[in-house]
Amino acid sequence: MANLEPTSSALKPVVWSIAGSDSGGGAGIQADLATMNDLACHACTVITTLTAQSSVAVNLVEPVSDEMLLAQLDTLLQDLPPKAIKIGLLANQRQIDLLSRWLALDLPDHNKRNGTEVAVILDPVMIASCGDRLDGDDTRLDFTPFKGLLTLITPNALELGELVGQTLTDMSQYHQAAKDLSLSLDTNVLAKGGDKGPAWRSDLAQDIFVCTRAAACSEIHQQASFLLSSQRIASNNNHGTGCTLSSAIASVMASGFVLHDAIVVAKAYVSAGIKHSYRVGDGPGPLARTGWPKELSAFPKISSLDDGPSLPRGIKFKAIDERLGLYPVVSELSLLETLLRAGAKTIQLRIKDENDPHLEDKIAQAIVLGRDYQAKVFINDYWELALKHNAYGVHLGQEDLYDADLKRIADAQMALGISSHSYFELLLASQITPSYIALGHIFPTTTKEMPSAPQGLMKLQHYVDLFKGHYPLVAIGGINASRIPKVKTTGVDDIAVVRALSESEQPGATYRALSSAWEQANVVE
Ligand SMILES: Cc1ncc(COP(=O)(O)OP(=O)(O)O)c(N)n1
Ligand SMILES: Cc1ncsc1CCOP(=O)(O)O
Ligand SMILES: [Mg+2]
Repeated sequence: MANLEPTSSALKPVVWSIAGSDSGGGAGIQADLATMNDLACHACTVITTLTAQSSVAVNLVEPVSDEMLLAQLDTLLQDLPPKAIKIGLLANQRQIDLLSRWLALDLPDHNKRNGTEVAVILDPVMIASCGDRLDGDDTRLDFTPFKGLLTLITPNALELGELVGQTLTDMSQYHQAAKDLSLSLDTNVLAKGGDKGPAWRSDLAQDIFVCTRAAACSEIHQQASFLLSSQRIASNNNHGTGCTLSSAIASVMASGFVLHDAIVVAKAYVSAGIKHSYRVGDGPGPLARTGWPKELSAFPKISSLDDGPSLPRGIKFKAIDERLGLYPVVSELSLLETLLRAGAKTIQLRIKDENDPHLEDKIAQAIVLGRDYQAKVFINDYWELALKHNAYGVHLGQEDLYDADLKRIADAQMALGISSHSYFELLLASQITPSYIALGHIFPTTTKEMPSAPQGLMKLQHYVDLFKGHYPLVAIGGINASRIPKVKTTGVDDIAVVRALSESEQPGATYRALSSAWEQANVVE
């Protein structure tokens, strides 16, 4: 065989759709292929079932043979192993048993040999949008063989009711059922509310996300339930909505994003798809394919469904009316003063030793120095001391937000910067309307142990595309002189650095050099 050079398309993440064919082209395998390709993945298909289907009826459902199902799985695994798998229609119990056994034995064996991990998203399809059943009429399918094998299951209200054997009439029952399902299948659950129509909220399409465990994600956003609310779009064109959502989640995870991000991006993708949907037959039409979502208004609002403190909305923090510039984050007062003397106009005091006997003194002095040099001094973590000494601003991490009195900070006219490590955290941060949002860590760092993986420039670019102009955006983590040009091309407003200055023998001179490199680098390379 010819030794082919890799092409750029060879770098596309491979995503599989294990699902049924919809001859009408709006749902199933056809919707999945369109979605995965639209989201810059390479789609492979494992067809479980043929359906003779249009936008108004399902006239015949014919499962493929066991041999054909397994042959497709094994053939693909040899040459086109997946980064993520979406599972849709399984026509009978036999298919569930075969596939779950394959997921339990063959896939892990492959993953172990190749050092890979595969996200598996199950959309438990039971009924087509025209109302006809797809999974056989007699006995209900038992999905328990998938216990422990899934990353996420995405039932709609009707499917969730069937899976837990209850009729679900209100949100609290719905949440409880999602938690029960999560426990019984040992997986994360996205319980979709769109098919409830306006019964719950006429203006919103609301889903419940029960997270039990997610890789590379901060602890506070695990073992938690969230309500994800999007504007309900008045349209009957909902054919293939669930297929599109689950295949979008698989595609976004295959592209390296954490589960929480895949869910919010996929939800925005579906909203845009419904907004631009079209009609072809007499029944509900299919969704449009509108590419990677870049409109902030398409993304859901996130709120917590757990007891305990929640994040306030609608308070406004001081708006920063000029660029932050190169933003040093320092732990020593002497370095802070050196950098102010070198011209830093924004700087942060970040002392991680809370038992430092001179903590309050240092904070007070940093704030006075800021005033002397007419610079914006942010205090990391210690919001009460920052308030007491009237600092320009406070920087808080996502977990810090729940302990801080954000209203007092806003009332004191102080600026607030918030850390973020994902789309999900960016959305949470933006709901608080802070003065700036930090995006990190972009490159590997030794300054701090991080639960998340380095974001890299591709993700930074996506975040900037979505949030630029809404908030000042600051990239942080592993940024040094050699990385400045690439970071600048993303269009991020400014950068924050720790070691690039703290490890320099001449931090004042290094500050000036880095600052002018940042100002002079081109946004477009
Ligand atoms: C500008 C900037 N970005 C991010 C951080 C990190 O803040 P946080 O997540 O609270 O972590 P700690 O710094 O407290 O360890 C920051 N300090 N500054
Ligand atoms: C505090 C913090 N938050 C995200 S990355 C980071 C440390 C960045 O340090 P460095 O610039 O030395 O990589
Ligand atoms: Mg902090």
